[in-house]
Amino acid sequence: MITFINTTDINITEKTAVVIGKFDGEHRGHRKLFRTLKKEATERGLKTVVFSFRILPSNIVKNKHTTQIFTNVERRKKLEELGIDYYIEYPFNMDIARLTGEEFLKDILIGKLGMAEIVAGDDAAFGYKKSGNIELLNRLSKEWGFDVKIITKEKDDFQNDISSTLIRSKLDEGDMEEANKLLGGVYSISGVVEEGNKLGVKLGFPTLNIFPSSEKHLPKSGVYASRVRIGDDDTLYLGLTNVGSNPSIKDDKKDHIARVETYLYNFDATLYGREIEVYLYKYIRPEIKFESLEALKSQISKDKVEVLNFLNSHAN
Ligand SMILES: Cc1cc2nc3c(=O)[nH]c(=O)nc-3n(C[C@H](O)[C@H](O)[C@H](O)COP(=O)(O)O)c2cc1C
Ligand SMILES: Nc1ncnc2c1ncn2[C@@H]1O[C@H](COP(=O)(O)OP(=O)(O)OP(=O)(O)O)[C@@H](O)[C@H]1O
Repeated sequence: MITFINTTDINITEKTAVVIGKFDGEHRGHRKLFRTLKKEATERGLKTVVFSFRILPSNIVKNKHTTQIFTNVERRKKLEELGIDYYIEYPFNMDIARLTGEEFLKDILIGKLGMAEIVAGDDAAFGYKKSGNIELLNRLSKEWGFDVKIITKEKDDFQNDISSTLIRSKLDEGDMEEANKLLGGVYSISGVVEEGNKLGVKLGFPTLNIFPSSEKHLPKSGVYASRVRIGDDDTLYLGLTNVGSNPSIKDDKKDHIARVETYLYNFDATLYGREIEVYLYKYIRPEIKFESLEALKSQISKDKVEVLNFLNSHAN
């Protein structure tokens, strides 16, 4: 996969089939779109392009602070596995936001990406104030000579369109089963293992701490059944994960910073500096401010049994 990250300096000379969007979460709907993209490209001898933005456009246009289900780094890794030819993470600012749908098509998609076909969901909207839509695509396709392929959107069991927004709301509720169902995969958080307060060992529950970047959309704080990948290894270790800020412990250095810490069953090794990926399967309970370390320890012992039972009865 050839990538263009945060640059407008792009000149693809081959003819391409293109999809555009933020593709946050790479959910089942996005993957339906990618399958169509690859099929169309193969049939017509085109290269595939996923055109995305560096940040969520609505954060600039609507001044929002929406965080991402998967960070850009996490998303790139997932796209690598799908066999896309070109991946673009275009910069986004008000100048780009002001391009009309027509300008965006002409200057960027056709001008820079060599677009011969666009594949989109049936609600396609792009350019200033969503001036680009299916009607415009159909009109200009005849004039400018590109093809348009529109697909119906993938729905959930209640006939709602699957969307990044819907999945974020499931994460906020701690509904991992539904979030994972909509994703068509398991939500995960990756990061490098860092030192904590070293209190975990004293408690009898040594943990792997990661401190996700502020762009990451974390689920509801609390305790989760998890599995953990270490580096690129295929093995998944069983885990008990707390997402939150450890309100029972006073930590002057990293107070109030969201952290993800995981106790691994049957694993004993120091992993500081190693990259891990923590997959979350089920929310067990909220994070609690305990009055004593003994009370915290006793609760984690109960969590340990409950989570192990769950993991043993639920496959990956
Ligand atoms: C399964 C699990 C559940 C936890 N639940 C809570 C909790 O409810 N409230 C809390 O303040 N801390 C909770 N913690 C965080 C502990 O306070 C933390 O593991 C301990 O302070 C060790 O931190 P350290 O790795 O920085 O040494 C939990 C940790 C784990 C592994
Ligand atoms: N459920 C879906 N089924 C098929 N295609 C989809 C689905 N959701 C989005 N798409 C398509 O994927 C492309 C990128 O969509 P984008 O990531 O911007 O939307 P989204 O997942 O609906 O996110 P948001 O909740 O932010 O609107 C668009 O062409 C869109 O039509």
